[in-house]
Amino acid sequence: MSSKKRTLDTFFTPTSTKKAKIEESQEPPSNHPTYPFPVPQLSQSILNGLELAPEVKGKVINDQPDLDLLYFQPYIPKDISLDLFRFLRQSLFFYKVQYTIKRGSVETNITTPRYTTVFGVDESSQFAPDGSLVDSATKRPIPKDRYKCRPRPLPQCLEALRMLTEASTGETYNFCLVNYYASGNDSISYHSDDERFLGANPAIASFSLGAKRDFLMKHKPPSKAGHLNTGDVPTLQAESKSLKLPLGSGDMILMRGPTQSNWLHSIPKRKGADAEKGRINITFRKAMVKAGTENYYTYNVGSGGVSKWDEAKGEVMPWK
Ligand SMILES: O=C(O)CCC(=O)C(=O)O
Ligand SMILES: [Fe+2]
Repeated sequence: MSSKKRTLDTFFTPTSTKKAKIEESQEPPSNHPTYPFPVPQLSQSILNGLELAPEVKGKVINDQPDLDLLYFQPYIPKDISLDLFRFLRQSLFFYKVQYTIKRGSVETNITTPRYTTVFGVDESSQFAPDGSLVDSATKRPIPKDRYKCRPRPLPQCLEALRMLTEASTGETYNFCLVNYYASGNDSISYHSDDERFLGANPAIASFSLGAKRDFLMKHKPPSKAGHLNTGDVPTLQAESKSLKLPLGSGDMILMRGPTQSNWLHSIPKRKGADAEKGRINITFRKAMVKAGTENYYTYNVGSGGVSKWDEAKGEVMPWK
């Protein structure tokens, strides 16, 4: 320990780690007519760091009924994952999506309790090298009214991660959804990603960057029909224990096989240690049909304004 007296100054002068500038790439940013602003490319140091990924072999978790997970703890080396977290928070455009749900005759307004953004298009279309959308089968430009939304290609920074993920999971993905949890107050409630447009037994790769958050999983309640058939036999739900995975920065969890059709997952609100810090979640998925594209843009971009990280304020703010 140095005997040098700690003055008030040393407390208030930002340390180099705290305000370290995010290294910039020399390469031109990714841009597209559907982007509100261009997205910088990953710096060479992050790209170099990603070459070390996956840091460990994934651990299979399939010791419960209908569960098949591959858990990389971590996938991205911790220090690189924090650089990537700061880079993405600073570089991407985010949305606070509002929508209404109807239960019977009652309409409820919902504000998504986190920021979201999405890139990609389903298997029926693809982006040509010039950024335009073409039909996957004919390679001809798609009719202008094929989609109600305006699909966006993945920027280079997410494309690099998608390619790594494909190589280490043996699956292919055409969508990238991003969640930004600004604090422990942001959350996602219990759900499963078993939409029809993903096809049967979808593989979903899910990355955590930044603050540590618990990922909870529980088996879906057995269907009524199943209940009648099994009589007094204990239900699956009773047999399966719920899971709590403490996702740290750089971790990746692949959910596959029967997982989505039988299990629910959530990120509950949290208090304490990491509750003031932000977290980014990135999921890679594969949507088979047009309905998937429209659903993902409706619920992750919506029709409201764009928001962007404001470094001076230290929060995501409406962008104009
Ligand atoms: O943030 C997470 O880890 C989970 C996100 C999630 O389940 C989803 O976007 O469907
Ligand atoms: Fe999910």
